[in-house]
Amino acid sequence: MRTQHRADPTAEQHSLAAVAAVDLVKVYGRGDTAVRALDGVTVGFGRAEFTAIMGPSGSGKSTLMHCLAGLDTATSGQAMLGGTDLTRQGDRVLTKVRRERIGFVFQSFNLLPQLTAARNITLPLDLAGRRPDRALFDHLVGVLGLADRLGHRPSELSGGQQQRVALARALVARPEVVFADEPTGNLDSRSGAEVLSFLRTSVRELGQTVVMVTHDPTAAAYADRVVLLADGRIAGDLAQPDRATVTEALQSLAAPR
Ligand SMILES: Nc1ncnc2c1ncn2[C@@H]1O[C@H](COP(=O)(O)OP(=O)(O)OP(=O)(O)O)[C@@H](O)[C@H]1O
Repeated sequence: MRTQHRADPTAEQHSLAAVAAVDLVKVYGRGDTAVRALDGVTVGFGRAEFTAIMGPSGSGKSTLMHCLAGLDTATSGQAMLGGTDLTRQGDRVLTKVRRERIGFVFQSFNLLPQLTAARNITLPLDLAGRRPDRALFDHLVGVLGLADRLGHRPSELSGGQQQRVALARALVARPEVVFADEPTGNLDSRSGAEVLSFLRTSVRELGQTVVMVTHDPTAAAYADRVVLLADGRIAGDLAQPDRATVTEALQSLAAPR
């Protein structure tokens, strides 16, 4: 069987990880209405590894990703990006970290409608006052089949093309990690497969670290690893996941305990 359960990563592995949560807790609200969205999550995501985060609705997937990306503040614990603990940084530093060290791909593409595809791709670099690496830009545009779409605005592009622009935008700054939140959620299966194949290739060929939240076992099977969440805790860790194993693991989490 190809699947194996991993032991909890050690502290040493965390310091080697591109991204890590250490005893991360996130409580929304207070008193009787408080929700413990993350209940002491410790997990590391290795460099040049493609990890899918899965789990039932409300299990804390988005909260974990948002805390690790500096989009939300944890209640306690550490959210490490390389050697930086994001829980100790103020808004100004977090904005810079998000712009310069993290690439984002969202379900809803999140492109700026008034900008061309080319300007959307280079926007984070423009904001950071950095010049795009021309060779990487050309490589990404070529691989993603966007060369003849660079002058188009998002409204003139299909959903799949818009998501490919978002992928180029996420990767062109050579971020330490790409966080993808349901990147295929708004796409047909063919466009979705193109997006996932591209992410897979970027891990293999560019050494990109990718962390993706998904509900879809087919999407998760493109990853090197699936981390399962349930009730705000780590509930499983699958290496080299295939669709059937992922489906089975999700069903066992959803079953009444
Ligand atoms: N801003 C918020 N205020 C209060 N509770 C919240 C907030 N955001 C999330 N929660 C709660 O935290 C828990 C985890 O939510 P989260 O969105 O991280 O789960 P998820 O696994 O991403 O769910 P889904 O698969 O449905 O997107 C849920 O119980 C949710 O209702």
